[in-house]
Amino acid sequence: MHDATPKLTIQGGNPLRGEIRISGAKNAALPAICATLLTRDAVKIKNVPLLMDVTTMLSLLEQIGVKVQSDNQSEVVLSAADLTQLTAPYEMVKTMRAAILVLGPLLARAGEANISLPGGCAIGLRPVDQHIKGLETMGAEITIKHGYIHAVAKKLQGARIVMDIVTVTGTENLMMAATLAQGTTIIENAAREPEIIDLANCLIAMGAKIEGAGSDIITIEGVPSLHGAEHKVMPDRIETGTFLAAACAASGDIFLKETNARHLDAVLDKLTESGAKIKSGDHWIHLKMNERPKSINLRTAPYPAFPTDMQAQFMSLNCIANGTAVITETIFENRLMHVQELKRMNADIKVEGHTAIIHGIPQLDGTKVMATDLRASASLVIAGLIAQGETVIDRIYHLDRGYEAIEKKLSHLGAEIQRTSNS
Ligand SMILES: CC(=O)N[C@H]1[C@@H](OP(=O)(O)OP(=O)(O)OC[C@H]2O[C@@H](n3ccc(=O)[nH]c3=O)[C@H](O)[C@@H]2O)O[C@H](CO)[C@@H](O)[C@@H]1O
Ligand SMILES: C=C(OP(=O)(O)O)C(=O)O
Repeated sequence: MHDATPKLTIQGGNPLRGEIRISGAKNAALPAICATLLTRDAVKIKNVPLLMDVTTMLSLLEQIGVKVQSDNQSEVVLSAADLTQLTAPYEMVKTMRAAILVLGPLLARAGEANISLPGGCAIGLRPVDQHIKGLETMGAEITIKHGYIHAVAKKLQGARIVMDIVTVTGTENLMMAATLAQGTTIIENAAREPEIIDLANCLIAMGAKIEGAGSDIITIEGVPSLHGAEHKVMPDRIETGTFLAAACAASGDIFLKETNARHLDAVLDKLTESGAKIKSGDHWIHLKMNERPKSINLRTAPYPAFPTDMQAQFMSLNCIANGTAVITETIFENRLMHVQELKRMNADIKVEGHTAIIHGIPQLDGTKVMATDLRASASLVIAGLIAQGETVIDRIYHLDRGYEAIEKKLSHLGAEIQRTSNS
C-alpha cells in the first residue's frame, strides 16, 4: 500500500564530522512574534528559524490582522496597526500550543482575547491555569466556554503575582501583558530560562520597562504604549544540544557556530561526564568524542537545571553507553514515549513511574519507528544515526515543528539521511 506521509530514512554508522550553523531559537522566536501584537508600529525580528511552528504562528497573526512581510530567509517584519480578529482558533492551537502566547498581548493591547483551550498533548496535560490566574490578578475577567478562554479587561492593572509553579510561557504571557498595564507588576517564582531574557530584551527594545528577567522575580512597570523595534532572536539551545548529543553518541567531531555555550551549562556538563571533549568560545562550541560514551544519570528541572527538552536525546545516547543510567523526568508527566520506540531498536530500558533505567548496549538495531512528539523525534534521529542498518522514522511532522533543515545539517556532517514519501 502506498503511504505518502514524509519519513526520514537513516543508514546508521557514519561518524558526524564538520561545521554547521545553529538556527534561531523556536522557543524565543514564537514569543517575540507574539510581542509584536503589543504595538501599532512595525517590528523587525531577525534570526527567525524556518520551521513549522513559526509558519503556524505567522498565519495566526495574519488572521488576527497583522501584516507579515517575510523575506523567506530569517527576517520578518510584523505590523499590527489594526487588529481585526481577537481570536486564536482551535485549528491553530491544536497544532501549536504556543498559540496561547497571544492571550496576554491581545488582552493588554485590545482589551479582549478569545483563545482556544490548548488541551493536553502527547507529553502531558499542560494546563494553563497559571496564565489565567495571573491575568485575573491583573484585573481581567476570564470565562471558559465552549472550549475557549474568553478574557476581557478595559485596562489591566499592575499586580503582585506569585506563580504556583514555574512556567515558561506562563511567565512570558504575564510579562507581555504587564508591559501595557497601569502600574507595576511583580512576577514571583518566574521562569528563568534564557528565552525569558530574550523576550524581555525584545520588549525593552520596544519601550517596555522590565527588570529582573532571568531571575525568579521580574518587575514590569507598565507604559502607555510600545513602539517599533528590531530584535535578533537568540540561538536555539535545544537544537545545539541535540547536535551535541548526536555527535557524542556518533563518534563525532563537530563545530557549531552562531550558538551560545552559556545557555547550556547543565547539558555540556553531562556531555563532558560521558567522555566528550568540549571547547567553547563566545559564539561557538566544538565537541570531539573518541570513545564509547559513559552512561549519565540525569533529572530534568527548570533552568538552569537539565532541560526537559533534552531528555529524550540523552536517552538515545545512554542506550549505547557503557554502564547503566537513570533518567528522571520531573516537568511533564508523559514524556517517556520515545522509550517504547527505542526498545523496538533493541534498547534495554525499564520505566518505573517517571524514571527510566537504561542499560547501555554496544549498538542499536535499525528498524521502522514512529515519532510521537518533537523531542522524541529527535531522539529517534540520534538512535538511527548510531544504529546498525536502516532506520525509518514515521510521523516526522513532529520534528518539522521545531528543527530547521535537520536532515540537511546532518547530511552536511556526514550522516546518510533522506526524506522520503514512500513506505
Ligand atoms: C513554546 C515553549 O517555550 N515551550 C517550552 C515551554 O513550554 P510551556 O511553557 O508550555 O511549559 P511550562 O513551563 O508552562 O510547563 C512546566 C510545567 O508546568 C505545568 N503548568 C504550566 C502552566 C500552567 O498554567 N499550569 C501548569 O501546571 C505544565 O503542565 C508542566 O508540568 O517550557 C517547557 C518546559 O521547559 C518546554 O518543554 C517547552 O519546549
Ligand atoms: C515541548 C516543546 O514545544 P511546545 O511547548 O511548543 O510543545 C519543545 O520545544 O520541546
